[in-house]
Amino acid sequence: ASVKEQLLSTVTEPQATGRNKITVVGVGQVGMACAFSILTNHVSSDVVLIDVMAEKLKGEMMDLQHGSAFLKNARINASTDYAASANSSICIVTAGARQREGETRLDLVQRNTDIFKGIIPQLVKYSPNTILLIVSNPVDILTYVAWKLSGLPKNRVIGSGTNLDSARFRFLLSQRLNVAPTSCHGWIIGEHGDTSVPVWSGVNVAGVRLRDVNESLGTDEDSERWNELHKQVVHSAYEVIKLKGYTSWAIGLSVSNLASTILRNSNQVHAVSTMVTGQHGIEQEVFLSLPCTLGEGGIAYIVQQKLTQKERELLHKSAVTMDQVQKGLKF
Ligand SMILES: NC(=O)c1ccc[n+]([C@@H]2O[C@H](COP(=O)([O-])OP(=O)(O)OC[C@H]3O[C@@H](n4cnc5c(N)ncnc54)[C@H](O)[C@@H]3O)[C@@H](O)[C@H]2O)c1
Ligand SMILES: O=C1N[C@](c2ccsc2)(c2cccc(Nc3ccc(F)cc3)n2)CC(O)=C1Sc1ccccc1Cl
Repeated sequence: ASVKEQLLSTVTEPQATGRNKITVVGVGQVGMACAFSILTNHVSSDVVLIDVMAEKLKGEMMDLQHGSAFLKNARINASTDYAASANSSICIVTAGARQREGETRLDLVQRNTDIFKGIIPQLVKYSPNTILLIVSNPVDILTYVAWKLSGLPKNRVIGSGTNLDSARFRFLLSQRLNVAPTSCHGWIIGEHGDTSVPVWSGVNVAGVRLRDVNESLGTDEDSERWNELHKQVVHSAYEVIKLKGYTSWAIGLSVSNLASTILRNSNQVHAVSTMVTGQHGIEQEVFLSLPCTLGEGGIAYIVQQKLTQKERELLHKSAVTMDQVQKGLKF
């Protein structure tokens, strides 16, 4: 008998896959920040990395494995073969091409759509019950592309959307008020990035709405220029790119937080990109961020915020633009 057979009396063979397995596709700056945050926050004990760059993939896997003893014995694996992602509860997609000099957004979207054609069907083939969490940009359009390519129900295809935008907004608010970011509440919705929509009526600390304190808050008439906070959310994204060339830690932490809510089935509310057809009078088949409850079935509820006419108009403007881009895509 082998040493193992002499050492271990089998009651039942260990399960091949736990219930908290997460696959991360794309081991670039964002993908590795997601994986590292998930592991160090003990969100999952079973992480699989997938990429097309075989050597980088193996290097990142080995480097994380060497830390396993400090990661509550999490299992870390990697492969260019999607079979390794089988039975993942969540598949996080950060794969994508970077915008080339002078490339239009539509060119980039088509290139990333073509990349998704090789990723999404494979993920669903091996994990038909998975929840897709899309991070690649332009994230709202690529979440739509993932939904179309996957054939999954809309509750199981989620975009990180304005989750990072809202996190940056709450940080900036906390800096201005000298109150902890977890106690500064504010929701940025709509299209991720330059054209996101801050819902000023909801910005509050302990339920005290800043707009009740200063009714011009967020408008151009506001002498304290609180609307600068949202402009700074956009500006800081460009500033980080200028300073370090990419973003990673905040997006990694925010994605890890989303994964934790899903796996714990806690129904916490997060601003994430979801199918918004029918919400706030939107008719197009587009994905935009709204406050959603998340659990192990993905998105359960969408919080029905009271929006101003201006806020609705901004959402509708994004819906029209995205719908036009989506109509120009070749699937
Ligand atoms: N949603 C957000 O808030 C947010 C924030 C930051 C970055 N992003 C986006 O995340 C994406 C990744 O950013 P990054 O800085 O990590 O880029 P990166 O170039 O460092 O990494 C991209 C990775 O994708 C891999 N890849 C390319 N084609 C692939 C394929 N067919 N299959 C598997 N893997 C493939 C590449 O090999 C590379 O490792 C970008 O689209 C970026 O815009 C989104
Ligand atoms: O923090 C970022 N960094 C990125 C980035 C990361 C690596 S290279 C660029 C960024 C920063 C600035 C602009 C920008 N624009 C963009 C638009 C469409 C695309 F398909 C890809 C990128 N993207 C990617 C991205 O989405 C973010 S969040 C972000 C961006 C713009 C405005 C507000 C926010 Cl909260």
